[in-house]
Amino acid sequence: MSPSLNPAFDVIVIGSGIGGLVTATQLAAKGAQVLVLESYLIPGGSSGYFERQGYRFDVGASMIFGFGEKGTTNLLTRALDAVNVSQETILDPVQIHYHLPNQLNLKVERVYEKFLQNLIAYFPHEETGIRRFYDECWKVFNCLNSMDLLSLEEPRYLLRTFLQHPLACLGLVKYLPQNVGDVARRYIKDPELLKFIDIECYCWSVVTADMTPMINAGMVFSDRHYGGVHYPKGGVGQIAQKLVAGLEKAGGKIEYQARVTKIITEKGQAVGVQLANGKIYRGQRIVSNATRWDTFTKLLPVEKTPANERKWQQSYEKSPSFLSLHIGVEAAVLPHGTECHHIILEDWQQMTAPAGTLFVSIPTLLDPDLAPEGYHIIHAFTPNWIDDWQGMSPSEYEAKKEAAAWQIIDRLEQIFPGLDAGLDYLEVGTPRTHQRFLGREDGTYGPIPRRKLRGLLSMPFNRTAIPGLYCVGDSTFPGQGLNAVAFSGFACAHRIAVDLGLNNA
Ligand SMILES: NC(=O)c1ccc[n+]([C@@H]2O[C@H](COP(=O)([O-])OP(=O)(O)OC[C@H]3O[C@@H](n4cnc5c(N)ncnc54)[C@H](O)[C@@H]3O)[C@@H](O)[C@H]2O)c1
Ligand SMILES: CC(C)=CCC/C(C)=C/C=C/C(C)=C/C=C/C(C)=C/C=C/C=C(C)/C=C/C=C(C)/C=C/C=C(\C)CCC=C(C)C
Repeated sequence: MSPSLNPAFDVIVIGSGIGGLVTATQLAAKGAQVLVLESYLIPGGSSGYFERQGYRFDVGASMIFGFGEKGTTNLLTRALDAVNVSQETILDPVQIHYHLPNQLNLKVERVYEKFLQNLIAYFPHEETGIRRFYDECWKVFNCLNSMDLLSLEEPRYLLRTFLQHPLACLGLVKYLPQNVGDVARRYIKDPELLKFIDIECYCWSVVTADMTPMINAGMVFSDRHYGGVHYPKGGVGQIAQKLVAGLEKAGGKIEYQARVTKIITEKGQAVGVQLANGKIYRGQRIVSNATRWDTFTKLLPVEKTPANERKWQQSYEKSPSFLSLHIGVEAAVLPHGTECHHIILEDWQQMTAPAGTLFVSIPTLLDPDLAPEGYHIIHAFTPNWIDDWQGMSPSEYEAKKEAAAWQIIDRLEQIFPGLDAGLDYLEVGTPRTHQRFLGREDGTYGPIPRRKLRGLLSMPFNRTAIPGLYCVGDSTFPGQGLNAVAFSGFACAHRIAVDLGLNNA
C-alpha cells in the first residue's frame, strides 16, 4: 500500500455541520466505520462558535427547533440520544418579537392561543382566517409528528409507514407540492396580514410565503408551540461538540483541519477523497455535507456535473449570505423582559432587499454564562450578497464593514436606546467571512427557488447520480434549518445503512 493510501472506511463524511454529524453518528451507532473530515478547527459549521474577550458568540443559527421531548419531530434530541449523549436546553418563552411597519409590534408566544390572540388583536376582522390558516399548518405538523422520519428514498420504509399511518402519508402527499402563500390566500384577504405571513416565512426561509414550502411552514409554525424553541446551555456550538463526543463513543473518528479538495471516482463511482495535504482516504460510501455548489463544482470536475444537478440549478439558486454583527454590550442597555429573538423591519417594500430585514438574537438572556458578568451578547444579522463585498482593497473593505455596521447599530438604537454608548465589543462578518470560514460558496445560507416551484417536490434527497456519493445538509430535502438538516442526516444514514446491508438499517 502506498504511504498516502489509508485503510478503507465504510463511510466518509465531508464536513461536520449538523447534517454531516447526524449522518455520521447514526451510522456509527449502527456499527459502520465512519470518518468525518472537517476543514475547520472545530465541528459545527454554521452551528459553530468563536470566543473573544470572555464572550462566546454563535456563528449562525441560534433559534433552535428539534429539542422537544415528545413526538417524532424532535430530531436533535433523538440524534443525541442515539449515541448516548444529551444536551441541557433552555426553553424560550417567545419565539420572535416582531417590530414591523405601521406599529405592528407582536410577540410569537410559546403558547399557541396567546400568539393567536396577539395577532387577532391587530386583525380582528380576520380572526377566522387566521385560525384556519395556522390550524392548517398544524395538520401538516401532526402528520409528520405521528411517524418515524427516515429516508423517503427507501421503498420498504415508505410502504411500512403507509400501512401504519395511511392518512398521515396521504396528508403529506397532499402538502408536498404546496406553498404557504396559496394556502394563506385561501383564508386571508387583508394585504397587511398577508405581508405578515410573508415575513413569518422570510425570517427562516429567506423567501416570501409564495415560494416557501407548506411542509416546512407546518414544522416551524407548529413546533414552536409544541416542542418549543430551545437554546442549548453553553451555546449552539455545544450541539456539534456533543454529537462528536457521541460519534467517538460509538467508534467513529473525526479529523480537523482536514480540507477535502477532491472526491475520487473510479469507473464513475465515488471511492474516496483527497485532502489539501495530499492524503487519500478510501470509503465504500462518500457523503458530502458541503453545499451542492461546492460539491459539484469544486470537489468534482465541473464537466462531470450530472445532468440532474444542472437541472436542479435551473430551479434553485444560492440564497444571499448575511452581514453579521457580533456585539458585546452592557447589560443595562436591555430593558427587563426583553425577548431573545427580534425581527426589525421599517418598510414592507424592503423586506427582501439586502439589509432590509434585521434579525436579532440575544442568547445571553437565556444563558448568561456566554458573556462576562454584567454584559450581554447581541448577534444582529441581515441578508447581504457577496457581490457587494468583492473587488475592493483591504482598507475599502474595512471602511465598508464599518459603515454597514453603524447603519445597523443606528437601527438597533431605535429598539435598544443607549446601545452605542454601552458597546463593549464589536466584530463584523460579511458574506466573505461566511464563505471563508464555513466553506459555503458565496457564503450562501442555502438554496432558494429561482421562481415559484411546487412546494418541496424538486428538492433532491440524499443519493446523487454518482454511485457511492450522497449529499446531506441544507442543499437536500427539506432545506435550511438545524432540525431540517438533522432530518436530512437521519434520512441519509438510513439510506446508506440499507445500501451497506447494516444490521438495524
Ligand atoms: N446565520 C444563520 O443563522 C445561518 C447561516 C448559514 C446556515 N445556517 C444553518 O446552518 C445549517 C447548515 O447545516 P449543514 O449541515 O448543511 O452544513 P454547514 O454549512 O453548517 O456545515 C458544513 C461543514 O462542512 C465543512 N466543509 C465544507 N467543505 C469542506 C471540505 N471541502 N472539506 C472538509 N470540510 C468541509 C465546513 O467547514 C462546515 O463545518 C442549516 O440549518 C442552516 O439553516 C444558519
Ligand atoms: C408512502 C406515501 C404514499 C407517501 C409518503 C409521504 C411522506 C411519508 C412524506 C414525508 C415527508 C417528510 C418526512 C418530510 C419531513 C420534513 C421535515 C423534517 C421538515 C423540517 C423542516 C424544518 C425547518 C424548515 C426549520 C427551519 C428553521 C430555520 C431555517 C430557522 C432559521 C432561523 C433563523 C435564520 C433565525 C431567525 C431569527 C431571528 C434571529 C430573529
